[in-house]
Amino acid sequence: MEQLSFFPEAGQSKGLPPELLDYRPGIFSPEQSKYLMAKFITEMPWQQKIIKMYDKHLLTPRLTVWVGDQGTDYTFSGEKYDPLPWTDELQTIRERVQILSGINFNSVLLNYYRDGNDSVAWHSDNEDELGKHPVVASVSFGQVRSFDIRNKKDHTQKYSIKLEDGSYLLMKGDLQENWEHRIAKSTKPMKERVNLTFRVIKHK
Ligand SMILES: O=C(O)CCC(=O)C(=O)O
Ligand SMILES: [Fe+2]
Repeated sequence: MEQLSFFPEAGQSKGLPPELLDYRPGIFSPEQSKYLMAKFITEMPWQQKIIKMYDKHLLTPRLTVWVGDQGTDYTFSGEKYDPLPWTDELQTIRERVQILSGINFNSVLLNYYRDGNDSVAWHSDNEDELGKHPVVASVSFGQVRSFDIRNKKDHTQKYSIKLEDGSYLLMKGDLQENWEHRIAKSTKPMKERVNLTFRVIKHK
């Protein structure tokens, strides 16, 4: 892969709280992004998980895969995920994200949004396995989607970032404690998007 290239001036970071978010578009070129997204879509064993919401069992409105080092099993909405091994591509992206963030991530959740009907509802990544003040690095490929953030106590405090093809977003500080985020459904036609959220699972 070619050298890292950053275009911070092209970003939408203006106005975003720098203690919570670090957005960098173009960490992968359009060609690299296209190749990586197609490879993930065709080769990963995507699953549609069932989540418990109140008394109901619902299918997650997107497909997911959990990848990580040994021992990084993860319980999410009452469901246990066992990690699959790293692929060469995921390992390469992990290394790049580690250089940018200075953090050694041991796992990654892959999300596949097939169209505008796929989404992730308001949530925080605050599972016990992530410890206090988790740092999560998110890499996006394909369709640009809006990533919304709102303060848990004051919903008028909110931001929206368009996560571009080949971009990187670091979520840090108290973002997972005091804020929630989502990818809303869209009524506009949307193409495929793959997002990777790198995490540090604390070993028990
Ligand atoms: O798709 C995204 O950009 C966000 C995904 C997300 O919030 C998550 O995996 O926890
Ligand atoms: Fe999240």
